[in-house]
Amino acid sequence: MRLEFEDVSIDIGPARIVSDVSLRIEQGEVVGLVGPNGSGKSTLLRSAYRVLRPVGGAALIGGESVWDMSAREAARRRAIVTQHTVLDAAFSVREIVAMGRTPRKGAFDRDTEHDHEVVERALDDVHMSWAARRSFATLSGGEQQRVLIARALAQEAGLLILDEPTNHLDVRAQFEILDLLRNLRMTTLTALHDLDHAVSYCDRVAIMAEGALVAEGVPAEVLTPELVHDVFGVRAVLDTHPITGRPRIAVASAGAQRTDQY
Ligand SMILES: Nc1ncnc2c1ncn2[C@@H]1O[C@H](COP(=O)(O)OP(=O)(O)OP(=O)(O)O)[C@@H](O)[C@H]1O
Repeated sequence: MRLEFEDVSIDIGPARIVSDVSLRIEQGEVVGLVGPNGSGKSTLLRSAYRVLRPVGGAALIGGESVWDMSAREAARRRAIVTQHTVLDAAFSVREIVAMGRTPRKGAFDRDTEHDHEVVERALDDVHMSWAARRSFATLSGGEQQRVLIARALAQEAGLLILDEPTNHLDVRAQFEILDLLRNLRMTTLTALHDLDHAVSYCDRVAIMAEGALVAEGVPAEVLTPELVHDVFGVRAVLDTHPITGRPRIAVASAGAQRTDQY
């Protein structure tokens, strides 16, 4: 399921928060959305969630504007994992994942065998089957994040949109989430703060600054030291990761120099 932002502009109150952003995420691509705090990443994503209506342009999923389809149809086409998901602590992990089936069912439909299969498969995909009966509230932050991704997978939507999925996770949990996202091979747009995650896990990266898209392309080609300095105000060096052999980016403060003393 393809996602396109066509000349999207978004105002909040009197302020223009996103200006004329055009970006296309092709079927099966994993695209990272990066940019400094307040650059408009979440706001742009909200236009694809069908939460914020652009004042200009449109977010299209499968070639159709999300505002020209029902909320239910939008939920069939794209699944969302946001930063601040508030869930009733009383629900079990399996119940939370089963909520992902809602857009596919009528109000009074009972769960089918297929629903059960999809939920179990989603739990298995994120390696959380062992916790199916646990209360969601008792899980660690990383485990909760995996369950929220499982809920998104249970929607069987063709497109996954995530806002900072590695936030608050320890280093191992971060890699588990990123490996999972890569291995799903779904059309994926994810806001990321860690430039190294964008470089090593994304097919393409889109860089926002002050509400505008300033660059997009293959991460190791686009995230040049000059661009990273201009957009983020830090020094950057791209090289090869000594363990994975993939590109990596090392960053330091703008004034940083090599020194043997600290
Ligand atoms: N409801 C709102 N009312 C007023 N201003 C808002 C609102 N939502 C967002 N903004 C402003 O819009 C700008 C962009 O915010 P947004 O959350 O999209 O940035 P971001 O790139 O996702 O930032 P971060 O990396 O900090 O999550 C910020 O200056 C923010 O203060």
